[in-house]
Amino acid sequence: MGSEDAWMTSQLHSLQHPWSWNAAGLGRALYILAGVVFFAVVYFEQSSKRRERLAKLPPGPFQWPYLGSLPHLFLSAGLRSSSKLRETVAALETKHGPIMLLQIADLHVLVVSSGEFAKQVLVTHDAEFFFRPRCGVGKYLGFGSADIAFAEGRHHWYLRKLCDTRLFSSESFASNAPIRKHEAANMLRSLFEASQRGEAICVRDAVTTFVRNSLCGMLLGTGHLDVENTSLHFTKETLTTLLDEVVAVAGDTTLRELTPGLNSWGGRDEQMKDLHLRLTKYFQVILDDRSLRLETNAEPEALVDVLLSLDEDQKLSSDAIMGILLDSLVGGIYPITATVEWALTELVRHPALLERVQMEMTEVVGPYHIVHEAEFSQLSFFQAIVKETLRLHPAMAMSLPHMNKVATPVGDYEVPANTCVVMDYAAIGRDAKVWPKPLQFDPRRFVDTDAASQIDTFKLLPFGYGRRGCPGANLGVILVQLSLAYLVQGFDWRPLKGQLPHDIHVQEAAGVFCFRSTPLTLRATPRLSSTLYEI
Ligand code: HEM
Repeated sequence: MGSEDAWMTSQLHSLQHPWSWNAAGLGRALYILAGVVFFAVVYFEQSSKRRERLAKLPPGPFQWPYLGSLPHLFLSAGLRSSSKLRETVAALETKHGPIMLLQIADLHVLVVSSGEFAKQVLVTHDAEFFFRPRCGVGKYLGFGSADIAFAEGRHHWYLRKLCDTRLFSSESFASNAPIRKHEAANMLRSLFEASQRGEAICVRDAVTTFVRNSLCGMLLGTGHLDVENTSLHFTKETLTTLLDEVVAVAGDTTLRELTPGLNSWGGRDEQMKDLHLRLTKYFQVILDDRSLRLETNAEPEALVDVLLSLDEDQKLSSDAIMGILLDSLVGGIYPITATVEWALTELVRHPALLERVQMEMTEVVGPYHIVHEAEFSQLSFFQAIVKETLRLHPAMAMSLPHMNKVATPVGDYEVPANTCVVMDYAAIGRDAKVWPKPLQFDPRRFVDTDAASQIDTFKLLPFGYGRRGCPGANLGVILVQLSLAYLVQGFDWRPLKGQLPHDIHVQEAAGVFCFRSTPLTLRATPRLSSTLYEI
């Protein structure tokens, strides 16, 4: 090759080289560009899907990545205060509206505070929102979710059927009427004696004793009011102590309990495990005793006997029976007592209402006998007082948590799967769009027929609704009416010396059941002839 060829070759090389380099570079650049475009498309698609999904989520406070609304809740409620958590949630409802989504780490919590949205959850999508979140309360205090409140599926359906047909049926009410009448008369007599001694009356204690004895008599048999057993260290107070502990530990829901990862700290599970063992030991004594009685061919007398003598193919486990007993005692004693205490609180704050209901009692019942259950239907103002109390002071301000297993539409929103849903029953009863002057205790709203006829179920939900609605509602109402009727017919109620009616406060305590923050203590003066207080 001559020097010219060599020059040509080197020129060609110098021309070809950049070209071949450029071609490979361009290929690579195009490849990268395609990748970038692909990821951009995916990213935009994802984020528009996310925006679309977020647009469908119910409103709520700002959600931080992963932590969600936790920092916000933590700053206002702290990790360990259940009362502040409730206050914070109520304040957020006012800001974000009647359906609000909170996120606590990876847990979604939906708070529903209007009748309209509650109807969507409890009627339209009852089947989807019927589940309960898995939690220590269900595991230990719900006897492995074998009780009514934490059971799911067929087992829950079967227990609810038992409630309707056997436990809380009208036949069961009728056959148990003498037990509650006897206990109401006991309450009347002991209040009469205390009033004669000039003692101040703790209304909560008196009503708790009445409800506890009535329910224990009905559920466990009158012989089991107080299981005293020295070898097992059971005293007369053991049952009350156990039940109080259940209510305290179940109601102590704080941010720490709700936050995944933090909820195992603090020993709450250990406390519930220990309580579960003590409850099992207590109920086992009763089950053994009742089983022995039934084996000697005794007729079923109490509701626990009904549960123990079910046919072989319908038999319940001991866990299920103990769970039903615990649910009924806790689910009955505390909300009934809280309701009666609130009713009397409001009557003493409003002496004209107390006078009006006592006049009605005198007109309908007269002064010669203590009111009978059959007379309640004629006492329209008295009934209005009970309804107004359940509206303004529902004993369960918030529902137990419901949960959905699949994403579920509610109104225009989409509630993600596995969301914990709570209905704010107190907010529903105090909704200013539905109830004029909602914070005023005014039973007349239930007796003025025009307004009263427009009150539908979803304006007032003190017992919940649907598959998870309260199975003991009828029994609850009867026991509230019975104890309140005896109290207002039997006595004039006044604040303690030195107090005026409006010194009687209406502050609420935190917890599963919404009690007055302090027990109501009053002076009672008998209104009837002394012979009527004797039993
Ligand atoms: C004034 C009295 C009562 C009130 C205000 C009341 C209120 C409620 C409320 C609001 C619920 C929850 C509904 C929900 O989660 O959405 C409930 C559930 C329940 N209540 Fe009552 N209740 C009362 C009396 C009773 C009585 C007397 C019993 C039994 C003897 C009882 C047993 C239960 C049970 C077992 C559940 C759970 C139902 C389930 O999950 O299927 N309650 N109650």
